[in-house]
Amino acid sequence: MENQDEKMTFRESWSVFKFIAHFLLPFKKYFILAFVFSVIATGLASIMPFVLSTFMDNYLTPMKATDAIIFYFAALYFVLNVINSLAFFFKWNFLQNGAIFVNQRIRQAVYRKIHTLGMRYFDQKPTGWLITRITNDTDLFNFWQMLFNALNSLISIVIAFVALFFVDKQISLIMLIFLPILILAVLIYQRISTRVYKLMLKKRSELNTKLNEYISGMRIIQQFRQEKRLGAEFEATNNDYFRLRKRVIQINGLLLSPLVNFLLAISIIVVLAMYSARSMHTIVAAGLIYAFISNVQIYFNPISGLMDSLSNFSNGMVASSRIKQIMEETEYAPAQAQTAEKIFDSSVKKIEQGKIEFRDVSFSYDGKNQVLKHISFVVEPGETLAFVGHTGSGKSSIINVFMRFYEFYEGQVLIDNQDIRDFSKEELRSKIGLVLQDSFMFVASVTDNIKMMNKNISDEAVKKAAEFVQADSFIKKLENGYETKVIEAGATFSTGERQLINFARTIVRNPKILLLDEATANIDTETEALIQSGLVNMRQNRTTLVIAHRLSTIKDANQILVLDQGEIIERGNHAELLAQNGYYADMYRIQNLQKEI
Ligand SMILES: Nc1ncnc2c1ncn2[C@@H]1O[C@H](COP(=O)(O)OP(=O)(O)OP(=O)(O)O)[C@@H](O)[C@H]1O
Repeated sequence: MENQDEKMTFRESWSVFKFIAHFLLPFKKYFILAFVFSVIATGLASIMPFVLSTFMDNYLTPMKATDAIIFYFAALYFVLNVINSLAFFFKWNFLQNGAIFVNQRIRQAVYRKIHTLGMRYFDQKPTGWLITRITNDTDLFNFWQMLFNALNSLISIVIAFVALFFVDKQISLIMLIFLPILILAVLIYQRISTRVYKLMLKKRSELNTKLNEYISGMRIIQQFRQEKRLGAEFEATNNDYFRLRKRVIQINGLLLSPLVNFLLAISIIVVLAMYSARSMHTIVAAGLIYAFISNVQIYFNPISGLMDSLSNFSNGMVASSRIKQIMEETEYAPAQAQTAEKIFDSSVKKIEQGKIEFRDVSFSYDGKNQVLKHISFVVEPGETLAFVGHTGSGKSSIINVFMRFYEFYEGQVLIDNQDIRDFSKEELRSKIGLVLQDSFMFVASVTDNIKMMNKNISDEAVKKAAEFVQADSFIKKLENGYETKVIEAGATFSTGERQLINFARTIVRNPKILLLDEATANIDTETEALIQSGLVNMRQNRTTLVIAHRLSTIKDANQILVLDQGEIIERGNHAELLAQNGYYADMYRIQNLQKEI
């Protein structure tokens, strides 16, 4: 959305152009071939009227057309037509292929780039905005066609003018007068249409952002009966979009063809008037007038194409500059040591024990508000540490920092006494299992959701993992067992079932460290019991950090840290904290009271 209404400076345009060239150049072969075929097609279109005019003036009018001559001209016209059609086909084919290759490449590049960006970037950008960039903007990035059309139009004008000049120098020079008028029309059109078009693109992006929000937040919308209000909001944006589209259509309808056709009609009148004036003194061949007027049409026709490509050109520049912005974004995911090529390389750090240490870690999401303040703790291999505290006290932020979703700038995070940044991303992801409150499921079978498309994991291992976390009993009861298809984000599974599948997904990778965000949602007692025993199994021999919402589930934790506004205010095991009779003891009493009620 940014920059959309601003005018690009020449320097900006030039740098955007260089950025585009980087994507176009690998496919220049298509461009050149399309151009060659286009010149052939236009050249032939320009010559064909002369074949007819020669026939008309030299044979038809003087009544010299024999069967052989008719056949010869018919055959010649036919062959030229076939070649012209073939050239047109090849031009179109090379052009379209080149365009889709370029689009595919840029879309891939943007998608890859997005994966390198950190959570801070995604916190700021609405999903719909990003989707618009990857889908619509990469389509608008059709510079290929714009450039081609512009060049092609210019060549057509030149070829047609040469043909006119060849027929009649004097009248062709008069035709030149129309050129500045046409250029002026092009410029006026471009000015008006670009402004409206940009507004239309902005509305489309807004529409996508809103749609994305509505669909992902449908549950809340229905729960709070927001359908009417949001419906009206969506309608208003949609209506704005509709009005702007209509205006674009009106401007194109009014200015594109009618203006060019109007000038074409005037020029034909001028041509006919001049030939009429000449016919007073000398004989004017009708065929020649036909050939001349045909070429006048070829001379004018590309102008509307040129107008179109020029307006698309500036829209393409805006879209490209937004894509360029994404490609140049530096809000990267936190850096990790690179994965070494060789597994036996001794410099590649491995997580062996699973000891975790935070040394005086402070952290902020936005560089202003400190969300974690001087956090220090050590978790020995195989031990469990639980975080408790108010909502917003910083529990999830510790997990975010440890998972390297966000970069921290103060203190040290260590695994097995090594700085966390010294491990490769792959090592961290494979040795740390993260189980969030509500796990996302993909459109695939239950087995594939547990494997997460990792082909190295066997079906046998999937089953074992599911049995281990107590997920097996409910999966077996599904219509197609492990092969049951999961639809849209696992909407047909209960929260508890999704969590059990998530446990299996985590455990099948046999992580050394577990990060658990305990579910707060109400789960039926039977599933709850399954989840609790699944959790006990998972925690065996694994270092575990758990965000606890129900204190009853962490009584056996080796350490419990109580957080308040990003600070550790109490620490100890369950018995020690109760003995301290502080915040934790209060929380425990309240929760017990609630249970009794
Ligand atoms: N992505 C983010 N960008 C900016 N601020 C954030 C972000 N995520 C969380 N915060 C802020 O950081 C603070 C700590 O949030 P955090 O999610 O760590 O709390 P929590 O203890 O896990 O809460 P809960 O129990 O509700 O999950 C809160 O004030 C929250 O508003």
